[in-house]
Amino acid sequence: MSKFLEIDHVSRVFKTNKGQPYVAVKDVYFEMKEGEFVSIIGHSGCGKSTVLNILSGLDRASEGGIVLEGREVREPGPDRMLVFQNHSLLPWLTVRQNIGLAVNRVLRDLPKEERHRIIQENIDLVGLSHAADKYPREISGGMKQRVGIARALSIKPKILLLDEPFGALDALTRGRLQEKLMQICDEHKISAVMITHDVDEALLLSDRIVMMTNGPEAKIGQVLTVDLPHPRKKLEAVNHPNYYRLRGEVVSFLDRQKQIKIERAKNKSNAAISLGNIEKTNLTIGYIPLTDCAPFAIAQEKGLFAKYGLDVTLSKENSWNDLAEGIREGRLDAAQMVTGMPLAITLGMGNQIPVPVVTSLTMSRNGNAITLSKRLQNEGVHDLASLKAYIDKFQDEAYNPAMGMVHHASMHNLLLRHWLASGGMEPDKDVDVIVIPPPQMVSNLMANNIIGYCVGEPWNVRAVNDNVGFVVATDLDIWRGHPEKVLGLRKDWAEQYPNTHLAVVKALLEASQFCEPLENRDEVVLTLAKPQYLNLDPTYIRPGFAGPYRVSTMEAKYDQDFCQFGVGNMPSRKEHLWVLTQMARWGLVNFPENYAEVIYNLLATNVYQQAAKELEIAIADEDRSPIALADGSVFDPNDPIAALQSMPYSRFTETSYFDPVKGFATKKVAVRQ
Ligand SMILES: Nc1ncnc2c1ncn2[C@@H]1O[C@H](COP(=O)(O)OP(=O)(O)OP(=O)(O)O)[C@@H](O)[C@H]1O
Repeated sequence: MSKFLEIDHVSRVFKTNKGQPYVAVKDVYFEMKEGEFVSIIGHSGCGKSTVLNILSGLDRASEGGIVLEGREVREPGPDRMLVFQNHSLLPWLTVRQNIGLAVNRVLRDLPKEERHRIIQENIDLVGLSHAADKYPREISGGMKQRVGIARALSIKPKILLLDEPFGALDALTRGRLQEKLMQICDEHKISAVMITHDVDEALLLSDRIVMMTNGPEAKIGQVLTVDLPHPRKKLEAVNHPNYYRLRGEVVSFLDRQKQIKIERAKNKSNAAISLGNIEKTNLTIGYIPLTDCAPFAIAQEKGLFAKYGLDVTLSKENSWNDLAEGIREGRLDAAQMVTGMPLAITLGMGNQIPVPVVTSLTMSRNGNAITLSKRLQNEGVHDLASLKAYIDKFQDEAYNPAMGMVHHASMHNLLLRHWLASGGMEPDKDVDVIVIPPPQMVSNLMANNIIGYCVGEPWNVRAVNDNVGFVVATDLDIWRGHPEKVLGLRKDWAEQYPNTHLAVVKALLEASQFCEPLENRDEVVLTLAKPQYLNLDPTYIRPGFAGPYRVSTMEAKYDQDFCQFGVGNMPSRKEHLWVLTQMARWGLVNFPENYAEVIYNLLATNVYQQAAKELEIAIADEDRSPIALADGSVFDPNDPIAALQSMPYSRFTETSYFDPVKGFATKKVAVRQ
C-alpha cells in the first residue's frame, strides 16, 4: 500500500476532573492510501473523536503523531477539512457566501473568476444550484449538511474528515446524502475518514472499516475490508452476497465490545492485583471445551494455579475466533490456542492488525481425526483414494463438496489440507474447507452442509456413537507427533508480567505432565466431564483418552500416542516453521522473508526452560532434523522456501519483509521457481 496517511502510534492521555491521567486511546497505528474512504466505528466514548481531532490538528497526541504525504502535521490546515454533525454555517451569509468565505480565505491567490468557478462547481456538485442564494434558515437540515460538505470540498483538501456527518438527519435525507457523498467520493477519488455509529452507513461508504475497542486505552481491534463493488448504490450493496457477512463481522465486533463493557462493570476492572513477586494474580484464561483442554481443567481442579500464586478464572469460549479476539483485545490474559494461532495473530492473518503474540508451552500433541459422513460410507468411501473418486464426481457441478475445520490457523485445517492434497484433491478447488466451531460439527454433518470434518475429540467419537459418521483417518495417519494446542499470550503482556507468565507456564506444565500417564487418565476424563468443562457423559470422552478408539466401523486398539500431553512441551522452532510454510502454501499469509526472526520472536523458549528447570523436567536440545510426514513427504526446516516450492498445489510465489508493527511490506520479493 502506498502510504498517504499514517496514524503513527498515537496515544492520548487526558486529565480527569480529579486530576488523574486517563489514557483514552493507546498506540493507535493505521495507514491509508490516497483515494481511500475509511470509517471508524466503535461504542460511544471509545475515542473516535479523539483520533479524528488529532488527525485534524485540533488536538495533539500525547505520544505518536500524524504523517500526511510524508510530512508530520501538528496544526489544523486546509489540507484536512472537518465536516461536523452541526454544519456550523454563518446564518447571515447565503449558501454561496458561506462556501465563498472558505474559498476566498484559503485560495485567495487564485484569480477572482477562478474562485467563483470553484464555488459554483461545488454548489452544483452537491445539487444546491437552486438554493445558492438562500440563507441557512431558509433551507432544510440535509441541505445545510450538503453546504458543509461543499464548503469542505471547495478548498480541495487532501483528506475529508467527517464526524458523524449525517447523525442529525432524518432517515430519508440521510439515505439520499449518503448516496450523494458516495457518488462524489467515487467520481473525484476523495480520501476520507468518517466517524459513524451506523453499520450500514459504514458499509455503504467505506473501503475499509476500522473498529475500535472500548476505552480506556482504546485501540484498533479489527480492520474490515469492504469488498463490495464500486460505484455503490444502497439497494445493490444490501443485496450483494457478501453484505450480510461483512455486516455480521461489524455487528459481532460491537456486540463483543458491549459484552466486555458489561463484564468490566461487573468485575469493576481487570486491573492487575499483585502479590509477592507475581505482578498480576487475577487472570482470565480462555479455552475451548475439547478433551485436550485437560491441562487447564486439571490445573484448576487440582489447585495448581493457586499453588503458583494465581487466581484464575477459566473462560469457556464459543469459538476459536472469539478466543483470538479475546487475546487481541486484552479481555483474556492468556489462552489455549490451536498451534498456528500465535503466528496468525502476530502476522495479522485475515487482514487484521498484527498483534505480537508469544507461545511458551506446547500443551498437547495429536488428538484429531477426520470424520466423514455415513452417507459417503454407504457410497463406498473408506479411504483417501475412494474419497477422491467421490469428489471427482463433482467436477462439473457448480459447487464443491465442503469439509469443516475449526480455524484457519489450526492443525485441523493444515493437516486436512495436506491430507487432501496428498490424495490428489486441491483444497478450495476440489473441496471447500470451511470454519465451523467444534461443537457445531456434528449438527452440520447431519444437516449435510458438509461431507466431513477434521476436529479434536469428543466430536469424532460423538459422530461415530450417534451413527452419523465414521473416522476415515486420525492425525497419526498424517503427522504422528504433531503439536496440537499451545499456550498463547500477547507479547506486551508477557513483557509486563514476566513472573506471572512463568507461574502460568509452571502450573500448566505440571498439569500437562499429570495428564500424560494412562493411570491418571480416568481422573482426567471425570474432571473433563463436569458441567463447567465439557458437560458430557464420560463415555464420549474416554475413547480419545484410553481407548479403544474406533476407526471406521472397526474397533481399533487405542494408540497411546493419540492424545499426548506431557511429551515435547518445549515450543519447537521447526514445528512452527512447518505451520508458517503451510499457511503460506495455502495463501493464508505472505511468507516473511525474515521468517527466522519471526519464529524467534514467537517462541518464549526461555520461559519454558525456566519453568522446566524449576519443575526438574529434562530440557531436550533443539532438534533441526527434517520432519517426516506419513505420506512420505519430508519438511526440511533448514530450507523452508525450497520446501514451500516443492509442495503440491503451493500458492507461494514470493516473500515479503514482515515488520511486527507495520505488518508485511508491500514490496514483495519474487522467488526463483
Ligand atoms: N478533553 C477531555 N478531557 C478528559 N477526557 C476526555 C476529553 N476528551 C475526551 N475525553 C474522554 O476520552 C474518551 C474518548 O472520548 P471521544 O469523544 O473520543 O469518544 P467517541 O468515541 O468519539 O465518543 P462518541 O461516540 O460518544 O462521540 C471518553 O472517555 C471521554 O470522556
